[in-house]
Amino acid sequence: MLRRCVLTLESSLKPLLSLSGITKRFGAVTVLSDVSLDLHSGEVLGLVGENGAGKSTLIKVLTGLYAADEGSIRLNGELVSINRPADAEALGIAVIHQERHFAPQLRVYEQLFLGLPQLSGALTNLRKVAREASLKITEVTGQSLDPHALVSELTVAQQQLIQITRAVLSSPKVLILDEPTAPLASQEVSQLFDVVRRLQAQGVGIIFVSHYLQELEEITDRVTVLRNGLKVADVRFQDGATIAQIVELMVGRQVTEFDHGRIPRKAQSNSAVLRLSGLTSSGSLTDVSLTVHAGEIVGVTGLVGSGIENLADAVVGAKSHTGSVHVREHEVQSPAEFVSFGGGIVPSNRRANGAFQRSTVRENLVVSSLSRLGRLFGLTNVAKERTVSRALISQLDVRPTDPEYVVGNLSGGNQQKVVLGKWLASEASVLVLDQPTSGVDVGSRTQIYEQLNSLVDSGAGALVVTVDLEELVGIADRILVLYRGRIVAELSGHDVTTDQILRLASSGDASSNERVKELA
Ligand SMILES: Nc1ncnc2c1ncn2[C@@H]1O[C@H](COP(=O)(O)OP(=O)(O)OP(=O)(O)O)[C@@H](O)[C@H]1O
Repeated sequence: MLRRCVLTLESSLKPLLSLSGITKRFGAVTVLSDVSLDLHSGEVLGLVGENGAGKSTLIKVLTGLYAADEGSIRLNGELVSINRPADAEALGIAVIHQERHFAPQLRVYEQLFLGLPQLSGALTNLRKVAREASLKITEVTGQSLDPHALVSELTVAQQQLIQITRAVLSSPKVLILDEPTAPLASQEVSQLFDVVRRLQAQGVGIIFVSHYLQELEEITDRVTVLRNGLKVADVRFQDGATIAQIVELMVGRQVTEFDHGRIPRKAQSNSAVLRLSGLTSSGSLTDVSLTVHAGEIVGVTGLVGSGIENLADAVVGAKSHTGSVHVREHEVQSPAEFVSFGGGIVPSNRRANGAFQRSTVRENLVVSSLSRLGRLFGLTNVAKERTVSRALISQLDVRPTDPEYVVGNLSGGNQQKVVLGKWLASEASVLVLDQPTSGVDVGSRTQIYEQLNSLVDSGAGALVVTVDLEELVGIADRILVLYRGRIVAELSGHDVTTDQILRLASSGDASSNERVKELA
């Protein structure tokens, strides 16, 4: 009630930030068209839209990475011009991007104060600086971090605390969080929300971009919906808006989230396409054994820190381990072998590992099936590649639909669809997917699940590693839970709940009917 009263009062005041008539074109393509929005001091504004709707572009305009072709920006009523990131910073507009830029060899205090006066000067007292870093992080986030820890050894959630503290050092008026919760497990999301509420109480205006609409219902005061570069609505959950309405506004049609359901499998078989035996990777995985059969989706989850971050890499041979991994009858030692024996990899960090950013959508889609498509001895069959690419673009609803579009210019969610499409085209016999729908919108998620289901129904197997419990319950035939590096539970059947998985992931305490049945 108090929150609503405060907001009503604020709404009657002058907005902190006003975007008016923002239009942005890339060549002939209009990506943002006449978009206007207001943000008030102490308000959390959700920004939603399908993949490619224009959210990141709008943020890049606001933070000086792109120049708008038309429109204006006002801060506290004053017209401002933001031509480069330094302009945005000087005006008090801070952003935390989806991709984190960390130097892994740095310690927490170095990362926090990098380039700032605290660290300059030959006589810098590093113990004092480290203490100051620790105090700052606690003051801003309410949480504590060892200032001497290496950034590379922190969880994503802890790295985010450094980013937020760093952003707050400049006393921002506006803080933009671009999909901050995508890599977080549920208890870390609650911690992040505590930080957001602290900043909100201090009067910071916050723009929160997310595909997770339940989370927006919890944290936002208002939600702005973009569709195809147009602002289509401004709604409030407090005024009765529902998630279903927002989804409909986003996609222009009705979508039931996870409406793929858990369909009965057509072709589950006893033939193993992937077998892990005693997989052990120092400090993260201990004696992990599991089998994926043709025609089934096996899901694995665990809290961040349970070893889940390293599982997919260890399986495909990208992380050193003992124990063995077999794709059908072949033992795998490296990602190249994994692929050559019929495996496909959808990595979690698609920008770094999944897609060739400078190549076209067509080139990315066909790269794993070149010989099948007749590209031999360097000779290409572009016409055939285009036909295959067009079919995949349509199946996965990749936008824009041009096969010759450069992948680096696609929105994040559309890049993810291309990475998945590449393996659909290759007719892989087993897929390992790490956080496959991170950053993917509701409608597209359904399409990805449908494609995965049809690949599996046609005889492939899939190992899906995810911290998204709804996703797991929705798509996996069997669910394995990691706790402190070990698989502690196996669940299957229609009555598995996300609460049950969370209990197992946080306690490791499985009842007799939840214990692992299969020992590979
Ligand atoms: N530099 C660029 N050159 C050409 N087109 C671009 C460029 N940057 C973005 N686009 C296009 O602009 C559109 C909007 O992309 P944007 O990244 O803003 O979407 P988004 O709403 O953030 O999507 P997502 O949820 O997938 O991150 C997309 O069609 C994208 O392909």
